Amino acid sequence: MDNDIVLETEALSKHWGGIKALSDISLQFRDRQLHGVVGPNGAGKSTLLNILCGTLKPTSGCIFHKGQRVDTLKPWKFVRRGIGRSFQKTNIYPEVTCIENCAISAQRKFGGNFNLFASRHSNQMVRKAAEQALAKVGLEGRANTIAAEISYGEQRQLEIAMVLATDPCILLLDEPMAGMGHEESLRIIELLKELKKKYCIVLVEHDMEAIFELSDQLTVLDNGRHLITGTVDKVRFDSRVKEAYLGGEDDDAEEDAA
Ligand SMILES: Nc1ncnc2c1ncn2[C@@H]1O[C@H](COP(=O)(O)OP(=O)(O)OP(=O)(O)O)[C@@H](O)[C@H]1O
Repeated sequence: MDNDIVLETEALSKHWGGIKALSDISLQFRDRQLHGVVGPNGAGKSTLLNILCGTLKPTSGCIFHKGQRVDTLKPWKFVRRGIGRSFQKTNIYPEVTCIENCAISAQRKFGGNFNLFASRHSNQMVRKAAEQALAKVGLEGRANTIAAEISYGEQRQLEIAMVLATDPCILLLDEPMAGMGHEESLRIIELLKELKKKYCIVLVEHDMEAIFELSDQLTVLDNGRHLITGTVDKVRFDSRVKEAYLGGEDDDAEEDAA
């Protein structure tokens, strides 16, 4: 077995009635690699992430984490196994501080009683994980700032910190650069370059410049189907990929120009 493979899907499908959000998707995600997932709107990218983190059950097919089948497990067991996920829309708790946001996340991994705020400061593990997560994304200076008061870009960084606070080995990131300005995107790109040295990252992102720069492997989905997986150079010049994105417009334009 290839020991670098930490997460694997086998013939994964998700159907809602007649809608085939995913059909027969078999992918392998490797440790310390960033695996980009792209595709036109409705291609099935978010559905894939939702299944990989256990919040959505596949209609058929399997997921293996480090060789063990996990798709039948409850979502919280995915978190316990180190499979962490961020969301397309900012998912922070705006009314509490940044460190408290991370502590709430860490609690999901390290457990504890349900009286979260009373137990927070006495829970060394949670506190340490929260501090370390904030430091990893460069927000340690914002620990005691209310989350609603930091910039939008910082809120997206905080969201990544909240995933890191669960002590993951796999990061599933859904459009972490959505809605960001150029400078803010660059900050996230640099952050992800650092993080991929330590984690397996599955990144869904519409910012193609970012995805090309970051991806070790790149998968293109189209209409729920797997189109291609390979290096950025292999994928970006593939004619099927151009077709999926441009629907043949490129060829027409070339013909018009001729
Ligand atoms: N809960 C649901 N019930 C029914 N259909 C759904 C549901 N969630 C997603 N779909 C459909 O499944 C397909 C894939 O959706 P998904 O959100 O995974 O695509 P996506 O690639 O993430 O799109 P986008 O880039 O626009 O976010 C779409 O046709 C969508 O309408």
